Amino acid sequence: MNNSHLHSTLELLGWSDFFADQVQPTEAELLPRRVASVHRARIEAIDVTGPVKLELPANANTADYAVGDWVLADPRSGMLVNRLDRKTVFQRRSEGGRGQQLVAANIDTLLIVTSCNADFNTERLERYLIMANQAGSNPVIVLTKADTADDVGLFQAQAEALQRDLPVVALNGRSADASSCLSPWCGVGQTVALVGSSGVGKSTLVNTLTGLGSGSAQKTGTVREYDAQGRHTTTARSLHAIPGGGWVIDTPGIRTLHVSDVTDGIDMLFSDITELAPLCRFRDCTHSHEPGCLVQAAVRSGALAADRLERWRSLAAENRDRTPVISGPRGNKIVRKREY
Ligand SMILES: Nc1nc2c(ncn2[C@@H]2O[C@H](COP(=O)(O)OP(=O)(O)OP(=O)(O)O)[C@@H](O)[C@H]2O)c(=O)[nH]1
Ligand SMILES: [Zn+2]
Repeated sequence: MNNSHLHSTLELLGWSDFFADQVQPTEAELLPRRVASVHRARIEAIDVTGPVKLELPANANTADYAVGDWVLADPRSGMLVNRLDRKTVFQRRSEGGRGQQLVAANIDTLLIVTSCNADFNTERLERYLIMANQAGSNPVIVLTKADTADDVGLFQAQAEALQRDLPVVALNGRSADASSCLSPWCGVGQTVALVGSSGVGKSTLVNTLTGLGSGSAQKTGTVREYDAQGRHTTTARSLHAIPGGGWVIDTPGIRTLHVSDVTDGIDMLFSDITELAPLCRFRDCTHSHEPGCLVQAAVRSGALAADRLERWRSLAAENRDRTPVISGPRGNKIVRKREY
């Protein structure tokens, strides 16, 4: 088989050098496949031909795989052999608070959806931004229902102020134009995912993006299916093709927005604050009362909004409280490192 041809077509599915470089010479015979949906007992995958069967080894736990993952499969048996490292990964604290649950992987852009009405909430958007930053995906704020708002510019300006260089798009999710508004992030091989509260128009947008139309049976949000015992299982997220060449993952799994173990994500959101911190007189400055505090100086000069500093403070504190610490060999506290 001509490998270079195989790889150029795989790029349509989001394959890139990042993944190709991980394939060992001994694995050259194996076939790359992308995980399209994860169920309790099986995983659906796609390759350039469309849906393909993926057999799981007897000891495999489907919870170790996420929609968007790249895996290598045996060409004869279709058996999953190896999962490739992830470029980006979304996880959430699982019910009961123990361990992390995978939500989706290898998402290039997170579309954070809110509407131009009472749903618009700075603090909630900040939590989504932290999540995107932490996962390594580029966030984009999507303001839906722009057709119903009197002053879209007001929402737009508030959203843009949340993070440096944050793209903000206002649109009507029911109009076909919405696809062209989002096309910069939905090109060939690009993967996007949508998050946002119920009712903001995520399903509408997925339908518009995928060209399925609002009358279609395609209902994202809560995809349910029955397992063999007839129990309700929320299977959630799957990968849908966008006609322009990209992929969209609907992610109803992202609901609770506790911040925990997301220091990098917070630092990126509040880069205006975190960049000043090293310039404060004291290395452990809390930016509240210390002399020589550049952050407080920025508030005084009007360069930094006082309520923004307050939100940074409370999010950072919540993150500290919720981040698990493991005791090191000599009782040193070790903050758990990010694992992909
Ligand atoms: N006017 C207008 N209505 C919209 C727009 N986007 C969505 N809607 C409407 O808002 C309602 C909710 O949209 P959904 O797409 O179901 O919202 P959702 O975010 O998927 O909600 P969940 O499935 O509960 O998560 C529907 O009646 C849509 O037709 C928009 O841009 N403009
Ligand atoms: Zn300071």
